[in-house]
Amino acid sequence: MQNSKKTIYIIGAGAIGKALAVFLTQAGKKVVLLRGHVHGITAHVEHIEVELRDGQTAEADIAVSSMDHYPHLDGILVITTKSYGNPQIASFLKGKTGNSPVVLLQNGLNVEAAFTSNAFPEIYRCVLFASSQYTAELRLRFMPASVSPIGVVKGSLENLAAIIETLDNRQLVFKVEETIQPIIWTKAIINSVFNSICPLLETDNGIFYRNQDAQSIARTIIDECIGVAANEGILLDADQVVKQLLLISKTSEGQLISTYQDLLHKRKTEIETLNITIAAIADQQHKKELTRNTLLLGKLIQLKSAITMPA
Ligand SMILES: NC(=O)C1=CN([C@@H]2O[C@H](COP(=O)(O)OP(=O)(O)OC[C@H]3O[C@@H](n4cnc5c(N)ncnc54)[C@H](OP(=O)(O)O)[C@@H]3O)[C@@H](O)[C@H]2O)C=CC1
Ligand SMILES: CC(C)(CO)C(=O)C(=O)O
Repeated sequence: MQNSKKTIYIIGAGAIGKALAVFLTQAGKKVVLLRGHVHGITAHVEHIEVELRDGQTAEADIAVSSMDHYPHLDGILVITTKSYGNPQIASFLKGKTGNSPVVLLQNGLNVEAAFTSNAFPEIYRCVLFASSQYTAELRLRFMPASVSPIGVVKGSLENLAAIIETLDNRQLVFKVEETIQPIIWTKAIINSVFNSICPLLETDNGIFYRNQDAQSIARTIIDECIGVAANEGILLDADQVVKQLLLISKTSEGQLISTYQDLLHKRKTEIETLNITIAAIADQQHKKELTRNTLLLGKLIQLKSAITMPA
């Protein structure tokens, strides 16, 4: 089947999954939105609206269902769930997806592990440079910062180019990235800053762009984390990482980082794949002292989460 005719199964009906479903439907693609952690729902249509930066609204009717309705999924699988759901999703989908490629649109380090260890034939990793937030149950506000690169975890650049053509839309723009690991690390470091500091200060993403003191704490975390990345053979420039952080801060001013949204809604956060994982990697490198502040911020988020979550 030609890639452009393939069904795109978006798994995870959250802020990113719903916005992408609208953009792809508007671009004329065949889209099914599948719930990430809910099974047995009645297939139905939802009218979803997305507020865009220019004051326009993108909207579409989206077919919503759950994975258990599909004994076989043949198409492109785009995973937009929270990454801690990956082990359950990978084991549920194992053996049901044939040669369908899996594209992960998630934050964090090593989030693809559940799919690689379950031998999915093609796995691609997207680093999202966009922000999406609910403003009502079926309404979102979407703000792109820049193009979102996708790289190969397992597969080929040729197949990736065809996948990106299928995912082509005007709002959430993707590009092929030959060397994705430095970008995955850069974004994980940026998220380790945003996803800890913003919820602790109970403020929006614009804080680093607005406030010099917040920016200087961000720099401390970035310096720590790029030391860990360097020990893994990933060489990053701290000034460049700060520049990207400030661009995201400016372009998503007013938006709340996903971890802050999770805490407000008493949901589990993804901090384990950010500060906590980077600190664990430093520990494996016998360089625990490198991530003292990064780990402390991660632990404060874990504590805030434990205090706010219902027992
Ligand atoms: N929102 C944003 O601005 C950005 C988000 N990201 C990343 O994109 C990914 C999706 O984020 P976002 O859409 O904001 O998240 P949301 O919390 O809005 O939605 C995530 C979806 O994950 C699913 N989910 C939650 N818990 C589990 C679980 N235990 N098992 C399986 N699935 C689960 C749910 O799917 P369902 O309801 O269908 O069951 C939920 O709707 C995350 O990795 C996030 O870090 C990256 C950049 C920006
Ligand atoms: C930093 C940001 C806004 C960039 O996409 C993000 O990753 C998030 O909201 O989770």
